[in-house]
Amino acid sequence: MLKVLVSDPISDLGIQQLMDAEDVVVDKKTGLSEDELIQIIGDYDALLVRSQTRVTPAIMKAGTRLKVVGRAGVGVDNINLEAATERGIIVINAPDGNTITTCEHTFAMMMALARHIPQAYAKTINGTWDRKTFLGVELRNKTLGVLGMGRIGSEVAKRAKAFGMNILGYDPFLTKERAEKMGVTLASVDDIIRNADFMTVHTPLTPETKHMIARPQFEVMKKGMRIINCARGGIIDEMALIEAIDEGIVAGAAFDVFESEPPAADHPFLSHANIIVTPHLGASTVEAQENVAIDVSEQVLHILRNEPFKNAVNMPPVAPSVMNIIQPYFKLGETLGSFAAQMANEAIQEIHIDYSGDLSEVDTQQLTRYVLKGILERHLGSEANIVNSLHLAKIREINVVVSQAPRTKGFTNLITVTLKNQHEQERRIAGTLLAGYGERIVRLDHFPVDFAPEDHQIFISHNDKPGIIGRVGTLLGENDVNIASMQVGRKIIGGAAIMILTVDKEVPKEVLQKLIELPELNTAQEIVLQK
Ligand SMILES: NC(=O)C1=CN([C@@H]2O[C@H](COP(=O)(O)OP(=O)(O)OC[C@H]3O[C@@H](n4cnc5c(N)ncnc54)[C@H](O)[C@@H]3O)[C@@H](O)[C@H]2O)C=CC1
Ligand SMILES: O=C(O)C(=O)COP(=O)(O)O
Repeated sequence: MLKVLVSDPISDLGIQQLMDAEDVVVDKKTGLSEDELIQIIGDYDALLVRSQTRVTPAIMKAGTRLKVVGRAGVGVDNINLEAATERGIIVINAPDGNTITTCEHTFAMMMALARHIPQAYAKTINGTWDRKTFLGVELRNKTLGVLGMGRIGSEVAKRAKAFGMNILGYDPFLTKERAEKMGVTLASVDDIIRNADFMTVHTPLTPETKHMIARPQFEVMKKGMRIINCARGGIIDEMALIEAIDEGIVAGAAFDVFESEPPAADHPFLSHANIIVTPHLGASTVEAQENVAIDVSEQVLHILRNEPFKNAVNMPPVAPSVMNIIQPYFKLGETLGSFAAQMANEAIQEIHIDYSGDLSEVDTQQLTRYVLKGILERHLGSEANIVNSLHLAKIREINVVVSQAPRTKGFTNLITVTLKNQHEQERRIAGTLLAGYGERIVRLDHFPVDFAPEDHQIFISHNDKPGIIGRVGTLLGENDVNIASMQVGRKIIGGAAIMILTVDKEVPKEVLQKLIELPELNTAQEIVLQK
């Protein structure tokens, strides 16, 4: 049974499909401390979180069965991605489900800020009818600066246009053309700081965005600006903001997020007349919570069932058009890697992967991960997977060289894997995917061959002499090893040759030893593949 732990409040309706799955057990245990999580995480294959659970390296270490951490939302700053990648744990998020909800919350905050709604409400319910203090401002004809024009920032800009605002947008990925299409003026951070009446941030928190609005920016800021942060605490320096409000530079601020959550009881934002706050409610609507939980549950199920999945955060995204081309080769890539690693007896120093034909013009990085997984699994077992295979090769100082060439020596597609050891000795294997026939191995070292990889093979190198094939067949027969198929490869008559025998079951070590002792036979090794 696959076990999933849900450690933050996540919509029941959204995770229904996980709960309905016959091969999955879902446990909901929210509000656990790190120690409590460490105690139990070893039982689970998947962990589902929102922003409260901090998924630390220690939790990942204790999660010996953990294959995936699913974030029902966008931000993954509560998940240690480095530790996840090192341990081969896939981290996925649900990036689309809460965009509109968070955008609407940003707008609610902007309007509440412009019209002092929370402050006016508090006074009114306390019995004071105060119509003088809360003189607001209109949004119409004001300039809104949007820092971060991704999913949420773009939706905010769209709505701001309907309010008659002029929009300045900044995002390292925003082009002039796209900005124009959205009716946004492409601007720099400096333009926004000097010219906006309202400014809203919608970036992730990264070393680059941390405190991107701090004392130096406040010093040159347009007087009277109002600032909204519904993205991440820390993008705007909280203490510098307080100073800027007190100095009359900033007119007010609306924050949904804090540098540390929840903020301390004496946090200056909580008692400042010009700052309004909500407790990280950006994504908290019925609709968004259902959306993100459905999205993340779907992908977690795919991962647990070894099916293709999307939205992995610790692997680069692959465009669907590219995925369609490379996905059929994943199994072949892994098989070639595994076969090659078993051919190589010594420590591998360099891995060359050559993609040709159909695979020569697409981004094959995802496929390379499968080849490397196949190679590294030989010594690392299940520790190696497609999330960490590149990383594992790197920390073992294995040089991975990938090349692509349209030439295919007659095949429509070809993957060639060459392993080099420290003495520059090479082992090589090439395989192709043949329409109607599936995977075929077409080259071993410098011998052309043609066979379908199966669970058990015996790979023999010998001298091309009459009678040797018969002797091998007899010996295996006498030892109850049934031969399903046989391939022989040689370059010249009487020269070095190879034999690939597909057999029905595991070959006992002593039988391999007897094979090696046959005259004219140089090596015999079993190649085991997981088909
Ligand atoms: N308050 C809440 O409950 C919620 C907060 N969020 C947060 O909102 C933020 C935005 O989310 P999405 O729009 O979905 O993400 P997104 O990934 O679609 O957009 C983020 C944008 O920020 C841009 N960016 C990165 N570095 C930048 C920089 N130095 N300057 C300007 N732009 C930069 C990126 O290029 C990207 O376009 C994230 O931090 C996310 O965690 C998201 C949902 C709910
Ligand atoms: O999706 C995000 O990035 C959020 O910040 C939402 O956080 P939450 O799931 O509400 O804890």
